[in-house]
Amino acid sequence: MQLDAIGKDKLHHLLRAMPKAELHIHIEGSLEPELIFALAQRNGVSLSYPSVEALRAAYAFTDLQSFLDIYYAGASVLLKAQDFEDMAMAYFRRARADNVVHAELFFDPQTHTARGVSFETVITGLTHACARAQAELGISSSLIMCFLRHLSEEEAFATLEEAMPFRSQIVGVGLDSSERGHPPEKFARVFAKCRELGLHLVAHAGEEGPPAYVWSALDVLKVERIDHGVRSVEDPVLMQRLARERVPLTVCPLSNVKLCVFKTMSEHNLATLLDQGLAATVNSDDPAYFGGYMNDNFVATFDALPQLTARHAYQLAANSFEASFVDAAAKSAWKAQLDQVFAAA
Ligand code: HPA
Ligand SMILES: [Zn+2]
Repeated sequence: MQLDAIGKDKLHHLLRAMPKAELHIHIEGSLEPELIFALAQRNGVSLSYPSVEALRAAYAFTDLQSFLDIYYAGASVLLKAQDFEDMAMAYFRRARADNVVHAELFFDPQTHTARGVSFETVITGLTHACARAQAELGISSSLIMCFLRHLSEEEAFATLEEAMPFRSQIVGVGLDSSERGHPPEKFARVFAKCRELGLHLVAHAGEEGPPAYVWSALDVLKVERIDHGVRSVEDPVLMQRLARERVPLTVCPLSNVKLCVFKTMSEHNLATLLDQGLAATVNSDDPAYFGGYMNDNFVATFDALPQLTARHAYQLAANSFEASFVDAAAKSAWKAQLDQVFAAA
């Protein structure tokens, strides 16, 4: 099959229909304004926005921090296990519609424990949703606990301690929140401890922060995947290493444009990353805030970057399975499904 010659309509069909894994989704970032208002009412939480429309109108971000301020405020309506379950089920239904067959969900326990919501409440709700996603929607999933990098390493250690009774419910740990001024090496010891515990390791790096943060995420934290990593293109030696070692990058195109990492989608470097041999994937990051779920990200990126063809679409889906934290049998089953969809095109 000549994948580079496939026309636009068929390409759109393939982008939507192909099975894919989502590896970079903050579950708190899937909280749609309508659900924020419904949960606020259910829980008697008062919001500083008068309506769904007013809240949505505030989603005009200038950088990562301007987004995080609103994102943490939105999460304040989550109080009970049922709230976390409802939030995650709403995400899984959207993911199913986009032919996501596997999702690895980030969650931010410190955003909730700081408000007096217990770790157990958070993990109970999310774990229930993951079980229901498999039973009701056929989506497999796992949970990655993120440490907030604007807080101290000591606080990260305390969070890890709280997580220990639920170790079996967590596949790995990540690092998110305000990147600039909070380099990966700030968390060297807590990541070393997580590594000893057999947890998978990932970290946000090179979203707003410099390539040096990608180097230290790899060499100091010893992460297996880089979340975002788009600023790696500024460092050719780093690019060679990422390509040689096939380090997965979980790229989030709509997020990058909304947070002004790129001025427009046509300036996005996804095609460069792929063409230089990096194991890039496409993900939604915080879909309720950035204007779209998985397929919206794929379609917006391919529409803006004409050099991306069906060959890249196939590569992105294959990369998402290869980069996931599942066993080889699951990876090859999804890869076979992917091959089927492309063979039928
Ligand atoms: O894109 C992000 N970057 C850093 N922290 C985050 N927390 C939610 N989304 C993000
Ligand atoms: Zn993110």
